[in-house]
Amino acid sequence: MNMITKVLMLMIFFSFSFSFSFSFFFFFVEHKVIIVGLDNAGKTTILYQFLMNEVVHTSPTIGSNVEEIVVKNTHFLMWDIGGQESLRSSWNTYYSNTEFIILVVDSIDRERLAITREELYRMLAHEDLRKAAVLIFANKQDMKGCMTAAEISKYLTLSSIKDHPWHIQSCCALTGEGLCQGLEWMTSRIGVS
Ligand SMILES: Nc1nc2c(ncn2[C@@H]2O[C@H](COP(=O)(O)OP(=O)(O)OP(=O)(O)O)[C@@H](O)[C@H]2O)c(=O)[nH]1
Ligand SMILES: [Mg+2]
Repeated sequence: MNMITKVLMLMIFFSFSFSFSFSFFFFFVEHKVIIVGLDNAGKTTILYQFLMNEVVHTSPTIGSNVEEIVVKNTHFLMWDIGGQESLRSSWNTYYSNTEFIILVVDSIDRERLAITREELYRMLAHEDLRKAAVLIFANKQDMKGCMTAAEISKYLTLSSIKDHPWHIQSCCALTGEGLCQGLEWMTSRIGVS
């Protein structure tokens, strides 16, 4: 074997092992997601729809639930955090290394949309979430008289958010409608800086 053949074989070997470890890394990398929103918004129902494609019986979350959700080889580690007023001050203990915030809004709960708005902007100003992208689920679209995603978007002045990528998606956690579209937006953001 002459020198050129040896060098060529070495180059092929290294390029194969590099691309293998590269894909290995991306296959196992986990993207941290926090699911937040006021109590009764439907966060836990959404988490278990993602996991099992079914509606589970829920009770108010004290603390959090965590599950791994895999979408088209993308691994998300999703933290569903209790939304009761007394628990909101501890949301920030979950923020470090978060890549995605899923904010769940109860679209029938007009009275408390102002509180959701306050919580949203408090999160966006937090240093640990400065790189996070935000998916807003306008949940409970099956309820008569609910707000549309456009109304919620306007009230939350989402168009003014320039320093975080965001997307609003209407959904119904009971039927699962709209949830896949939300996940697709998240996977489409991966690798985009
Ligand atoms: N009609 C309707 N009800 C829903 C929908 N999603 C969730 N619910 C109901 O809303 C209630 C609260 O749902 P959860 O998922 O427990 O709410 P949560 O946001 O986790 O609440 P906390 O854990 O207290 O923060 C439950 O009775 C759900 O069945 C929906 O899309 N439509
Ligand atoms: Mg819950």
